[in-house]
Amino acid sequence: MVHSSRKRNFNKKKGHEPRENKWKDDRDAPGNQGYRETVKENEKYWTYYKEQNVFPLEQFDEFRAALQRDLPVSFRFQGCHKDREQLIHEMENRFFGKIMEAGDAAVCVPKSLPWYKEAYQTPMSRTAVRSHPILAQLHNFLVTEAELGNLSRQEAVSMIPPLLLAPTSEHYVLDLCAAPGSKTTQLLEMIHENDENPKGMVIANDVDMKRCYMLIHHTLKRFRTAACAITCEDAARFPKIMDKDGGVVQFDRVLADVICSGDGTLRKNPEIWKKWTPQDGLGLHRMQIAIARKGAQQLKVGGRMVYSTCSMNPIEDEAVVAQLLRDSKGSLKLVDTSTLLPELKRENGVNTWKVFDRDMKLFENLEAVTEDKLKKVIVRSCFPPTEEEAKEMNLHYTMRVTPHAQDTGGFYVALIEKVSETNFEPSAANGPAWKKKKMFKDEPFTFLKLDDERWNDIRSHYGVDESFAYQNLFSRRLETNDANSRQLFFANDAVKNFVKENMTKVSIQNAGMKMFSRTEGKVENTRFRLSQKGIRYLFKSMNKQKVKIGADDMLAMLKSEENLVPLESLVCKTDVRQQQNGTVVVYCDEDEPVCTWVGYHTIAPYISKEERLHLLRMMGVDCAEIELLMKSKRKEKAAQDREAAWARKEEESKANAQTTSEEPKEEKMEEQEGDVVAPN
Ligand SMILES: C[S@@+](CC[C@H](N)C(=O)[O-])C[C@H]1O[C@@H](n2cnc3c(N)ncnc32)[C@H](O)[C@@H]1O
Repeated sequence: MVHSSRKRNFNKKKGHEPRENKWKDDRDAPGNQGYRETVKENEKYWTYYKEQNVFPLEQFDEFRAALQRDLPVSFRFQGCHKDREQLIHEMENRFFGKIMEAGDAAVCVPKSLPWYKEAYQTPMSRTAVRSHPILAQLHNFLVTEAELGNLSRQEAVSMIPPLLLAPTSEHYVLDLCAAPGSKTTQLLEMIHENDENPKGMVIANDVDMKRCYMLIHHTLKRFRTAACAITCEDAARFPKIMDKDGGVVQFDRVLADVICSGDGTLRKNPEIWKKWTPQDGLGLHRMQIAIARKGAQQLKVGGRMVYSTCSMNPIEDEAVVAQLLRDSKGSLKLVDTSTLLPELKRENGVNTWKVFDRDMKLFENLEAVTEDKLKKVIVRSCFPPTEEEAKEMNLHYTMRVTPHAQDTGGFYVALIEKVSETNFEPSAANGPAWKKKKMFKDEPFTFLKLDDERWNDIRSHYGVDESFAYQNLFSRRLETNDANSRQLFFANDAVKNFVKENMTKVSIQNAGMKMFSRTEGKVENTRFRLSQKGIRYLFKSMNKQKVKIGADDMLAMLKSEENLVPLESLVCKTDVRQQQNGTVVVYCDEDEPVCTWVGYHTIAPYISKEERLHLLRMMGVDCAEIELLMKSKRKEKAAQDREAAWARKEEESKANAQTTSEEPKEEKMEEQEGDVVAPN
């Protein structure tokens, strides 16, 4: 019997992927010892997949064995990062040779994915990292670069949908079920790939408010962009988006990476072994159709949508796509994916499948479903199309990735093109409405007006010329007390228009990025300090408060253990002193400007430790010692966070115990289902 090493299920919701891009959370790492063991068997699951014919039956043993093995770790260097090649080079040069020399089977060199060369896969486990110093160094390197958003940990198969959508910098993209956001980040990278300031945008939506916060804090914190907004809506009822001329905005690309049973994620979510039944897929089928229909409606003619799930179950996959095509009456067609990503091993989608209930009772057709309760979940669209329909639909154009083909999770993807306007009839398919919890009222967005006093202050201090769109700066305050706002954010035109025209009817949680924060100190001459994130958008329009410095000065500043570096010790002191105190941007290379804070006698880089480390790496400095120091600090912090999380949990359970019996039962259940972040 095969077991997995897991301690507890941190209250994961069905169909939710766990937090991604998290190198620090090693709990997920394969080989992690000391946790309660999971039995990796489920007879219903095996029988179900033997019957479905979604891969050749002679591969069944391989399929089963792959699912029972731990999933390798995979990570991806960010597509748009100009340092990408250099980072890959550094990783390969610094670590790969030494890992090979170690010659231990457990110490494996990460291999680039044959179908995505910037992404790597490795069976690196926590135990291996602990016992091999060179792996520990590689791990440190990956942690800091992930922290900065220069690479992200993401399951290999989850990288497929954005690759098939291939958005460009002009595209408007809607990601309907976006949290925790690994695909959102990938989409954002792609629209920034050839343009630092893309005209397009990504609207990332999730119905679950807590998961929207994850999206904001774990994803956008790492990716600096003015081209993204986050909304909290039921995707099946996503409102029409209006443009500034009163027209309806339609999207070039839509991603419907819907909620699913997650039965392709068994290798990383072992709790599924115990509870999986065919009912999991049946229960979500109608909701999945409703989300796919809404996605298709939001698409412009000629636009493309990906429908994807991390389930291999045809009821959640082909059956949903078939119903969408049926409902569209020819306005949607499948794009043949068999020639895309040629190195990716996949199975073609199928035209037939079998419908089982929770107890593995087989139903040949809808008429065989007699029980009232069952009639609600086993609906007509669960059954395969007729032969005639199948000929029109081309379900074989869709793809299913099986775990044993390339040592990944299981996944399904359909690429759909809108060929003419959809005119869906109202349908019973629209699963139940998501019960929205009462949350805080969304904060308003107030954009700066001409002659805003704050802008005059910023413009004269930084010498900003007319190339900068100051009208795209905004605060999250009501207009009446906007003048007191502490922070100013920046959005590109697309996001600005989306926010302005739709903020009263769409629940917009976040837009653009923070650019200025107000300060109350004594040394500065403007109240607004520029953030490192903001430089990308402001640098070229700035004519004051920026100084070109030599590499020695830059190195001295970045390497200094003290945050405040005496100006006297730097060659650039005269040039820096000619600037006003406060934010001064220094640069050796125009592409890597660094925000600093200049006082009367000192200068301090105003960037994170990880950012410093990254810049040093890019300047060719060996950072092994600094990495080690940061690692021990991270460990200390992780221990503190863990304690705080447990204390919070205890408080919560005390509070729950005190909840009165008058509280509606459903509400309580929703609370319990909330995403509890696993303490590190
Ligand atoms: C499979 S996960 C999405 C993973 C995500 N695309 C990524 O790559 O990180 C499904 C997400 O759908 C969300 N969800 C579930 N029902 C939804 C609905 N009706 N509308 C919008 N989002 C929904 C869940 O909260 C969950 O975050």
